[in-house]
Amino acid sequence: MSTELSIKNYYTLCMLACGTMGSAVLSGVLDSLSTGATAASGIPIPGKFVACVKRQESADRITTTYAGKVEVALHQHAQAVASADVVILGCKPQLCEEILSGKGMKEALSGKLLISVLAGTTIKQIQDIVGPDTIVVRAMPNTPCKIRQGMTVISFPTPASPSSSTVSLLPLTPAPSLKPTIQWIFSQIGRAVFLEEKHLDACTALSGSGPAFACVMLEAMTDGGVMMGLPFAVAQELAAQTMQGAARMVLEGNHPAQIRNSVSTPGGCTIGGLLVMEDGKIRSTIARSIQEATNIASSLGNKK
Ligand SMILES: NC(=O)C1=CN([C@@H]2O[C@H](COP(=O)(O)OP(=O)(O)OC[C@H]3O[C@@H](n4cnc5c(N)ncnc54)[C@H](OP(=O)(O)O)[C@@H]3O)[C@@H](O)[C@H]2O)C=CC1
Ligand SMILES: O=C(O)[C@@H]1CCC=N1
Repeated sequence: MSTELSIKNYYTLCMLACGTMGSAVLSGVLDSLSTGATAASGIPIPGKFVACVKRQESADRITTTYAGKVEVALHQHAQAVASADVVILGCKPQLCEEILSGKGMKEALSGKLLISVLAGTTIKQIQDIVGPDTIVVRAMPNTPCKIRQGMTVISFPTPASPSSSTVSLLPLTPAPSLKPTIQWIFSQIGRAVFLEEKHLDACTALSGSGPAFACVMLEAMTDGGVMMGLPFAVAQELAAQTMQGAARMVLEGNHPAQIRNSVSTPGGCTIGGLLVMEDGKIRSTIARSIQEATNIASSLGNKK
């Protein structure tokens, strides 16, 4: 087997388990293609899509949602994987082993690129199931990928140092040319960064779970507005747009402390509200939530 895996243009992308996260990635990529996204300087892009699910109702949902642009496989998932060039694994971590060791799956995955979005499941755990002939990469996207406002962190396997006795068992190492191919997928649906795998549990908590944490803050701000007499829909719009605006200012290079200061008039209402937040230990509560979620994420790959 060559150590260079080359992906052809208009390749087939298979979503092996296509639930919330798989559909978010699929929707974002399809939307980007329908709005004219093309490959830059020879980076291959997907041209055909297959989605594997378990239940008929999920198959029907995918057929209806994507209006025939996605082929659905309810059974014979190995066959669907065999027809693909790149596979995104999107099942719950506890189903990983069952799905990847299904009949014919190892052979179907041989010589393919497998991108796992599973929380807490290491490249090594997956590589041990699929064997050395599959290139395994991890990605941690989040649900805003669905509207192409996602955040994805991608980790490549660390190259193993070959020793003469084990060289034939070493997994395929991703060729540098695969990076742009993977980056293309996730940068179509938001921001994408590469980080070492040791950081992925923290990223799972911060950006993977993050939309849930952000929505608690958003709901709480909305509640406050409603309490003070604003109609719910108005309060929610104000909260969401304000969070988006502040976040965009940070992404454009402003420091959050500077934004906070510039809003806080001496003796004004903002500093009054901020002190109540500090009394409620909001910072340590949120930071500790990320800590707890990271710890839980790190154990998800070991659950059966
Ligand atoms: N949800 C999120 O925000 C994020 C999730 N993740 C990770 O993504 C992964 C999936 O999570 P999520 O999308 O929320 O989960 P879902 O439950 O929404 O999706 C799981 C999918 O797996 C399918 N499935 C179940 N059994 C099989 C099988 N035997 N063969 C093929 N497909 C099967 C289900 O099919 P069916 O629909 O027919 O039941 C379903 O479509 C998890 O590992 C999670 O850690 C990562 C980042 C964020
Ligand atoms: O809660 C979970 O386990 C998954 C991983 C990141 C977001 N949702």
